[in-house]
Amino acid sequence: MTNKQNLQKESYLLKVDSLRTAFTVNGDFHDAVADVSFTIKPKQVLGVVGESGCGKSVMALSIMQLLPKDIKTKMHGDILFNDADLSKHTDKQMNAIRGKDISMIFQEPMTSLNPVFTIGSQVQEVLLNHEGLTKAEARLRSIALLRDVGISRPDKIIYDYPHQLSGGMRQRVMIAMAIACKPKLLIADEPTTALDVTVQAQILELIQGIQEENNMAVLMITHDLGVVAEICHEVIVMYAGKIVETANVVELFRRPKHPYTKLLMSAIPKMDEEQEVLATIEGVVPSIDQMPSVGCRFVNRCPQAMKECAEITPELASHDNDHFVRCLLYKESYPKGDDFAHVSQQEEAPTT
Ligand SMILES: Nc1ncnc2c1ncn2[C@@H]1O[C@H](COP(=O)(O)OP(=O)(O)OP(=O)(O)O)[C@@H](O)[C@H]1O
Repeated sequence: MTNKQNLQKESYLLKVDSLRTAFTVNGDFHDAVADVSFTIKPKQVLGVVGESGCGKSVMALSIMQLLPKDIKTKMHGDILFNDADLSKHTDKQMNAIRGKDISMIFQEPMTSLNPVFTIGSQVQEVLLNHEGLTKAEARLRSIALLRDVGISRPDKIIYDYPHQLSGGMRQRVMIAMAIACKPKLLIADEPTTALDVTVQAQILELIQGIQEENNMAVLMITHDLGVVAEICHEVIVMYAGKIVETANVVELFRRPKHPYTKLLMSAIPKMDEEQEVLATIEGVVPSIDQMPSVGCRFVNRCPQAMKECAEITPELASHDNDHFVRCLLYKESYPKGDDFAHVSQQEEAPTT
């Protein structure tokens, strides 16, 4: 391998380039993910944030090559993991990678756990499939793994079935299975959403601890910017299948640019304010067959929308070092976003 190839390989672990994933609705293909590009470096925690229906899960399933088989799908773009293009891999090649080099955990652990097998046999199966251990070794390792993820009495729990455990414990088991082979990348799709608040915090802390200990990269999918602030290094904000803003976490929180990001931030509950009702963003994400074909996809909900926003499709453009935003407020030919205060003052959405 040449020096240049070596350098390129070291600079990212996963490189998603121009990913487009479409599903058929009433016989026609419609994009659920449109032209998404990003990289994850080794050990990096990349947050993907956006409301329900923005394409976060479809993007993750595209990376894992786990798109539903019962519906016609189309996928374009490159998904380079360690320089191999996953989009060109066969099922057999992907089976060797999933659970070993890339693992995924879901919001609902029962989607991964099989109700008819014991916890022990399911954790052991991952180790038997990928690590070539004997059954006795796999049993011991699975007990150690369950202990590592904070399950007490793991030597007893291995004989339990998933339904006998609480939601938080099932999530811990799923994390144990996901990290069993020390993957380089963990994709976590809303791993705490279904849990109550105290358990959410524990599971986040667990993922963060494992990430640091194992030097693992994490793609953290969430609709919760609080989660992003807690554990992510870089952030992608998605809206209606597209990346609308991306920056490192400090920059994004200090200087959010896209009106959608600003509204998401205004919906974060503040510790020092009594909020009886959580702020929500008015309106809904358009369904994939209702996306406007030109213009900004956020136009109908945007408090700063201009006439041009329905006519010109904005590009994802760079502003201030590695801060990218897809919004005409920041287009060269328009006044810079920060100079647009007169528009934002007149039309800014309520922030509570
Ligand atoms: N199997 C499918 N067939 C048709 N459309 C689909 C399918 N799966 C997802 N979609 C559509 O793709 C879009 C993106 O969905 P996706 O699940 O990726 O959103 P999300 O941001 O992950 O939301 P959530 O947080 O609710 O999972 C949505 O409009 C959704 O309805």
